[in-house]
Amino acid sequence: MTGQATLDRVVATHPAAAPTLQVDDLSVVFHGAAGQVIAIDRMTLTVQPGEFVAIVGPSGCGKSTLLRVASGLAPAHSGNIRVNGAVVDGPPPGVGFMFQRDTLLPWATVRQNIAVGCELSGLAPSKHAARIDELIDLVHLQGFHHHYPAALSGGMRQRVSLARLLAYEPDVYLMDEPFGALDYQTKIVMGRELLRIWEAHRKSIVFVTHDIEEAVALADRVVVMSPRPGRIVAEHVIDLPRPRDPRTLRGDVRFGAYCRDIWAALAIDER
Ligand SMILES: Nc1ncnc2c1ncn2[C@@H]1O[C@H](COP(=O)(O)OP(=O)(O)OP(=O)(O)O)[C@@H](O)[C@H]1O
Repeated sequence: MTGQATLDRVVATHPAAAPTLQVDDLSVVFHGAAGQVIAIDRMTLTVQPGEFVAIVGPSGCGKSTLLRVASGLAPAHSGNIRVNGAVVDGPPPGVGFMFQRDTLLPWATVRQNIAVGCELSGLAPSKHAARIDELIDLVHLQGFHHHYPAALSGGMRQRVSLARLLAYEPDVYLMDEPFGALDYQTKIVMGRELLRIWEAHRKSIVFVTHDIEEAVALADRVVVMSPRPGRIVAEHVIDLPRPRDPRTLRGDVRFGAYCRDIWAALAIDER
């Protein structure tokens, strides 16, 4: 499939809604010992309320940089990112993160870690205990309330991270390979859990992954980036029915076709 044919498949979604996240002609340039590095080159992307967007692309194409700019941790060289209409120029309200490695407080229990999210959300302290109970049930960690992170498996720690993120109640979730360090089986289970929770709450998610199957199984739309400097070379709307179960989707003929198309799009600039 040609690059143009792939781009021709782009279908706009939810055109009438005000975007949660708007990336406008964004370029990001780093100046290091090796000279100037253009990490992102004039990227434009819109994420609508409640939309689940996955971003795939070769290593070093600027995926994490995009999330860092969206979170106010790195500056734009030109262009900008807006969250709920406001240009990001520092950590914006309403944005939550989850990374490949959990960032739990090692000296705090599961409950205490989730409480951090409750505090950030501004929830009244008198309501924390009930909310934490609810979230622990939601991520299926009943019985582990008073465990410390060191006593949990990688998948369980990521469940706590997810619960903490949910406690914060952001409008947009920036997820940078959140299940990338997990074994295959746990990764599939976590994807299913994320979908179950997202389908109940419908917040916007930007989900970076190297795993094309994971992107297709989870997202409404998969954005494909070029090798550095990162540009968008294709967008694929994933028109698979919801609710989805990532365990069974892999046998679906359309699922396989989406994966093949995205593989082809990724190869555009690699020939
Ligand atoms: N602080 C920095 N200083 C200099 N160069 C940087 C900095 N941060 C990122 N880069 C460069 O910018 C480019 C994009 O990096 P980034 O981490 O965003 O890529 P990525 O797509 O997330 O990669 P991966 O998939 O391997 O995680 C890379 O070439 C990287 O070396």
